[in-house]
Amino acid sequence: MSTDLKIKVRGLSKAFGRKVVLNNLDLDVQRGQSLVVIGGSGTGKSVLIKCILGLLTPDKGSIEIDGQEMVGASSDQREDVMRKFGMLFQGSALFDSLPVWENVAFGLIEGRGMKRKAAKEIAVRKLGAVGLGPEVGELYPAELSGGMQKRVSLARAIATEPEMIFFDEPTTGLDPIMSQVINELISKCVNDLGATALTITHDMHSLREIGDRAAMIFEGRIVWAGPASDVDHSGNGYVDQFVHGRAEGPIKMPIRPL
Ligand SMILES: Nc1ncnc2c1ncn2[C@@H]1O[C@H](COP(=O)(O)OP(=O)(O)OP(=O)(O)O)[C@@H](O)[C@H]1O
Repeated sequence: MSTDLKIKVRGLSKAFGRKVVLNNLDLDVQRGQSLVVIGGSGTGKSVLIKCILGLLTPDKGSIEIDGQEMVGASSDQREDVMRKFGMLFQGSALFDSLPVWENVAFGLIEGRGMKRKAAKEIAVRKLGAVGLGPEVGELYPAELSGGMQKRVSLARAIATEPEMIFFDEPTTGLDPIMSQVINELISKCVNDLGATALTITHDMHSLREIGDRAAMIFEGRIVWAGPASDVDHSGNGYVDQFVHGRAEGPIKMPIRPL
């Protein structure tokens, strides 16, 4: 039985034309844990998350969420599962035409059919939880800094109090202080909600701050998985090279001489 597993991925493969991105990938996400997936640019981290979210259809393999097979599931079954999810997209992905509070309340109004007034109250509370006052709720996304947009996106991700939250490069493009604010907020939100979290990042500091477990993806597979606290002494050549940012090692960059 896999009841302690929130997500169980087996033999997942995905290619675009002749380009193989995921190659027989296995991944476990334990219920209530925060798993951070690291890996170089273009190694398939976003494709993995998109397959789990059902935004991309894998060529092969199985994705179980709460023991339920998602590959080939009906759209009704999929929608039921999606309701359990919150998502912080890379680049925040806020709706420019909606004020901030409505961005945060979107899943409550559109997904849950909540009345606007009640949804706004929750949105303002969630904005408060990420350190933004009610006046920010009346602004439009274009009026916010990048760090504020990330916080709004985080408030939106937690607004429906999801069982599972996905974070796609939550600190990319932020200064070190704002990155730390976001990392702390992610840990707090995940802990307060008792949620399961799956984060993809290049940010080693973020990994150490928010991860219970870590997994490294390379050439379409998970090449190492273990406690996040082990990444600095994993004994794995790929992880070691990545963590220390070395140009030399088993990961070769396809760069030609000048
Ligand atoms: N819809 C698509 N059509 C064709 N190729 C795609 C598509 N989506 C992703 N790819 C390719 O799959 C590979 C993996 O992309 P992905 O976005 O998952 O990388 P990543 O690990 O998230 O990278 P980064 O850290 O740079 O965001 C890339 O080579 C990309 O060009």
